[in-house]
Amino acid sequence: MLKPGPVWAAGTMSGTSLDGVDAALVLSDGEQIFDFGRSEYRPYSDSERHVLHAALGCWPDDEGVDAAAEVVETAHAEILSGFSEASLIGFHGQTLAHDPDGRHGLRRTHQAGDGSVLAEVLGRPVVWDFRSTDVEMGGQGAPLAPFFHFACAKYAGLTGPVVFLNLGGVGNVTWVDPRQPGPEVPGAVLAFDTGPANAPINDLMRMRRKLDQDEGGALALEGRVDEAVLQGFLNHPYFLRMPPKSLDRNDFHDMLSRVSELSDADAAATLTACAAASVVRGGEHYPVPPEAIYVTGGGRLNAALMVALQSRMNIPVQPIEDIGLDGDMLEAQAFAYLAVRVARGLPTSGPSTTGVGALIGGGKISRPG
Ligand SMILES: Nc1ncnc2c1ncn2[C@@H]1O[C@H](COP(=O)(O)OP(=O)(O)OP(=O)(O)O)[C@@H](O)[C@H]1O
Ligand SMILES: CC(=O)N[C@H]1[C@@H]2OC[C@@H](O2)[C@@H](O)[C@@H]1O[C@H](C)C(=O)O
Repeated sequence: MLKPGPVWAAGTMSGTSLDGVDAALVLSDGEQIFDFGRSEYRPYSDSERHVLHAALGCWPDDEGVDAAAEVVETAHAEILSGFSEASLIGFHGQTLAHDPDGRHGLRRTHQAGDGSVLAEVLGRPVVWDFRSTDVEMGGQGAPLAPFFHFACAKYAGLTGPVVFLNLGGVGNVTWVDPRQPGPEVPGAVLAFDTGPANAPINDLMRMRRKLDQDEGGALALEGRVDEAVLQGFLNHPYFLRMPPKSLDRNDFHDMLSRVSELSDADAAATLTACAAASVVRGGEHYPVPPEAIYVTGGGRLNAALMVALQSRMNIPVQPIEDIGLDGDMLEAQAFAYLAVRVARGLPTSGPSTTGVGALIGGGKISRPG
């Protein structure tokens, strides 16, 4: 068992954009955040990314999964070997497939990478497979960052309800009331995935311009939003579902065909408006209006997306740096914090975050032999 008091844990995230691995240190006792430490980013090479892309949608027994797991384990072993000050590792792995509602068969979620292999290589305990138990118990298995977002709101000294918005490949929000004593208390957090965020914009840029992303949102800023496409997108049944709810990267696979008739700039503007509008639609579910929205993830660097959000909302939409947090590393930090919670036997999700029936602690702990 973990010694009492705060410990330094290193968390990692390999997100749905498949760009690379983030790793970051957090000093925590699993409840409070005492400090944030250094962080690092290790990009995937083109060939590694190709292997991961090819394995998207795969389940553990499918062909191609072993190669993807090896890429994930190798990249994580490399980046984590530099974090010798961490006594505990929180290893998220790479989500390849996520079907918590069993729409394609079994209800399940799949993060590639074996934490027991990393525990051996690193010689330290590794907490991993954070999402499976939640799904097995009837939850969505995502988002899992909300309990960490609650601790962040306390760390930042916030005093009223706010929203943390992560704009990664997929968007997700956590509505947080930091006046509550802890994240497990009813009314402290409400979380769900909002819709596609950067993934369709990236896919468009790759297909039409051979670029990885719409840098700064420059192309979208040149274009005009096609209102008919936007309205059609908002008719998707996902937006009628009550939270908790979560998405697979491929759930909105038809986004590019929706904009196929538009110019590059209009298509970028329209996909950007779709991402922003889906976040706004999500606002219907907040128990109490938030005082501000703090944006984390790569999408906060897309000016077109930030402008589209602010123009649709009457509360401040600010990058999370404005409250002293690191928008590039928040997800990696989340899995460091959650690793400490798992090691201490504290819950990592509950009815208001993943929809699981009761508070549960997910995650396996693998120790070096
Ligand atoms: N300077 C920038 N201009 C425009 N977009 C950017 C910029 N920097 C990052 N992005 C967008 O953010 C994405 C990366 O975001 P992030 O790292 O938060 O995603 P992720 O963690 O992989 O995804 P998820 O949170 O869904 O798992 C990039 O793929 C790109 O679309
Ligand atoms: C299944 C899965 O990996 N989901 C990710 C993904 O990326 C963003 C969004 O979709 C969120 O639900 C989740 O990640 C964050 C870190 C979470 O669990 O809170």
